[in-house]
Amino acid sequence: MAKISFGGVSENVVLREEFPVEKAREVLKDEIIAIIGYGVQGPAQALNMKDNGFNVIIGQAPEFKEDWDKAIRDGFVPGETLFPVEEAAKKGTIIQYLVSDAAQRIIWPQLEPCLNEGDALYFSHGFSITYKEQTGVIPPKNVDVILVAPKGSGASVRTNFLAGNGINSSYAIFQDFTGRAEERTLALGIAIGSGYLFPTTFENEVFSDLTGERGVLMGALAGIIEAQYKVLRENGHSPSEAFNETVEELTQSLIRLVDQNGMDWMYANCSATAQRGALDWRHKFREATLPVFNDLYESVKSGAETKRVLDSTSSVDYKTSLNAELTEMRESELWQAGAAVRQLRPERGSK
Ligand SMILES: NC(=O)C1=CN([C@@H]2O[C@H](COP(=O)(O)OP(=O)(O)OC[C@H]3O[C@@H](n4cnc5c(N)ncnc54)[C@H](O)[C@@H]3O)[C@@H](O)[C@H]2O)C=CC1
Ligand SMILES: CC(=O)[C@](C)(O)C(=O)O
Ligand SMILES: [Mg+2]
Ligand SMILES: [Mg+2]
Repeated sequence: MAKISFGGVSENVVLREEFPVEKAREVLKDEIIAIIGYGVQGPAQALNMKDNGFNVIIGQAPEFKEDWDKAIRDGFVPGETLFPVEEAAKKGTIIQYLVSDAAQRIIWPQLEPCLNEGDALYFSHGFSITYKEQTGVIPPKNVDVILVAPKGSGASVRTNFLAGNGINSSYAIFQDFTGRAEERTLALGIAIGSGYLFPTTFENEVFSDLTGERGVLMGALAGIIEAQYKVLRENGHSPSEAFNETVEELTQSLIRLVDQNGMDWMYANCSATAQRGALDWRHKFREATLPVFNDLYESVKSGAETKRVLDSTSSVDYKTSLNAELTEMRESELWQAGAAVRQLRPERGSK
C-alpha cells in the first residue's frame, strides 16, 4: 500500500503500479466471477474484467428481457456465459451482487442458497449489508463478504476504461472467511479497472455515497441550478442567457478548469470582478446549505433514506413514475433550453 498525503492527512491507498493486473490475474486464476445483474454497473464491470482476461459469467433474470438481450449483444452466450441468476450464482466462486439495491432485498432468499462455502459475495454499495434490518441481507458465515464501489457511474467505469484511464473505487471487507478476502477484493478492484483503491467500511461507503448523490453530485446540483435559472428568468432574462449563465458555462468551461487544476485555478482564470464576488458569496452559500446537508446526513444515518428507496423503487410500476419525473425534468423550460443550446454547439455543425 502506498501512503499518500491527502491535504495533510495520510491515507493508505492501493495503486495500480503496486497491484498490476497481472497480479490480479494470478490471485483470481481459479475463480469464476459471476456478475448478477446486467443493468448499469454489471455490464461495465463485466466487460472490463472480460477485456482484462478474467473468467466472467453473467446471471440475469431472463424476464428482464432488455438486460438479457443487452448481455447477448455484448457477446455473452446463453448456456455458456449467460445464465438465469441462480444458475450463475451456483457456478460462480465470486458472486458480484449488482442488481439494483431494492432487487438485492427481493431476490436474496433465492440467492443465498446458491452460495457455496468459501465463495466471495461482492457488493458495489454498502447498502444491503449496512441496512440489514430493512433488507434482510445477512450472509452466511462461511463466505467472504467484500466491496468494491466505483465512485462514478457504470457508464464512466466502461468509457474511462476504454479511454485508458479509470474511476477510483473504495473497498471494504465485511467478513473474511477464507483468509483471502483482502487479496480477492484488491484483485477485483484492479480487474474492473479502478484508478486507485481507497479503504472504507460498508457503513462509511453507504453513508458517504447516499450523501454525495443526494447532495453535490445530483440533488443539490439540480436544485441550485433550478433556483438560479428561476431568479434570472423572473428578472426578465432570456432562456438563452439564463441557461448559458447557469449550466453551459459551467459544463463547457469552468468545471473543466476545476477538474484540471482545482477550484483556485478556476478562480485564477476568471476576472478579478468574478473572483471578488465569488470569494465573498461562497461563504453565504456554504452557510445557507450547511443545515440542509446536516439534515441529509441524519436522514441517511437513521435509515430514512433507505426506507424511502426500498418503499418506492421496489414497486412494479416504479419505472413508470420514475420516467414521468424524468420527463417532467427534461420537458421543463430550463432543460429544453439546454437541449437547444447543445444543438448549437459548433461540433454539431451549426454555423
Ligand atoms: N448505477 C451506477 O453507476 C452505480 C451503482 N452502484 C451500485 O451497484 C449496484 C447495481 O446498481 P445498478 O447497476 O445501478 O443497478 P440497476 O438498477 O441498473 O440494476 C438493474 C438490474 O437489476 C435487475 N433486477 C431489477 N429488479 C429485479 C428483480 N426483481 N429480480 C431480478 N433482477 C432484478 C435488472 O434486471 C438489472 O439487471 C447497486 O448496489 C448500486 O448502488 C454503485 C456505483 C454506481
Ligand atoms: C454513480 C454513483 O456512484 C452513484 C451516484 O452513487 C449511484 O449511481 O448510485
Ligand atoms: Mg456512488
Ligand atoms: Mg450511489
